[in-house]
Amino acid sequence: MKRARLIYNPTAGKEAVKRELPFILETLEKAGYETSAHATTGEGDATEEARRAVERKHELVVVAGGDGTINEVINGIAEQEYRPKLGIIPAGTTNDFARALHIPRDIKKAVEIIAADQSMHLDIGKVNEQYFINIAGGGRLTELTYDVPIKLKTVLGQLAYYIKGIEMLPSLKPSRARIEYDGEIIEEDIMLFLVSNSNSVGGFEKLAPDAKLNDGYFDLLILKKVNLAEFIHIASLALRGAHLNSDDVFYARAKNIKVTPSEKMQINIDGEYGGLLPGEFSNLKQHVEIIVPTVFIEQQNEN
Ligand SMILES: Nc1ncnc2c1ncn2[C@@H]1O[C@H](COP(=O)(O)OP(=O)(O)OP(=O)(O)O)[C@@H](O)[C@H]1O
Repeated sequence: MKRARLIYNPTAGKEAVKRELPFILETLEKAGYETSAHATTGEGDATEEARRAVERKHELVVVAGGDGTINEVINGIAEQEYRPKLGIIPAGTTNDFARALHIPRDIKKAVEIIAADQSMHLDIGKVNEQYFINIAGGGRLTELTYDVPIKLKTVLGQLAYYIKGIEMLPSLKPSRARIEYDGEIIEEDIMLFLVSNSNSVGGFEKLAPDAKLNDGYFDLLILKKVNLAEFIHIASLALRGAHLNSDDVFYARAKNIKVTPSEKMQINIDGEYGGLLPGEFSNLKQHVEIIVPTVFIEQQNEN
């Protein structure tokens, strides 16, 4: 009999997974899986638990939580030869990855999609020794995501990032960086660079409008040195996906990207601190098999 392992973060979002646990387990059982569950206990636990599921050769790992928990599970399986299929139940504060896959926020609907079992092999990113699903980047601007206090984040969700971002704007400084991408080189004073895997990032759903999740390419976005007024203008363009035509934005599609800053610069991986640059970003094409809704499959095949 096929075995499914549910890995859920009991603290994610508004703790909704706990309430729906009986429904989730029952639906997976009905879909033909012998199902067991593990509640994560803290940072890194989802990675450990995903590794255990790999060792036990579970056919399916269902992750219920936010982007942080999904990222941890991906980090547990990415390096392994045997990689179980993944199902995703979005239950966090930020669910950018699930949004990019058109997986509904409603837990019951998300589980039914998993039971329907249509999957695709999707790309993930790797930088140095860590894996990411949505985005990695650097520059002072990206460092604001972990300056947001957890309490504020829980109460305000995405809005917390914007409030913090606006507070920080006057102190933004450019940094010099050398960026090599698929054999090309750009050296610039930059405000930030982003290496995007999915097209749904921090509420900006049109940031990388052409990003596809199974083509083996990242979208590389670089915001060059700008003043405050120019920055606000570009941010407003980005909200409607009109920023790529701006002279202050550099955009390219690339499989491999190497970033070497002239001064200290942190790496941000899926919204969390991920060590210091230099960094080599590589796209692992169709590396994980993920259960997705029909609408996502149609969309990927269309473009
Ligand atoms: N039992 C636990 N208690 C406290 N923290 C936990 C627990 N289990 C996991 N965590 C941590 O919570 C982090 C964030 O969780 P997750 O991404 O699932 O949801 P979230 O905090 O609601 O939303 P976000 O998507 O904004 O991160 C995880 O990366 C993990 O380190």
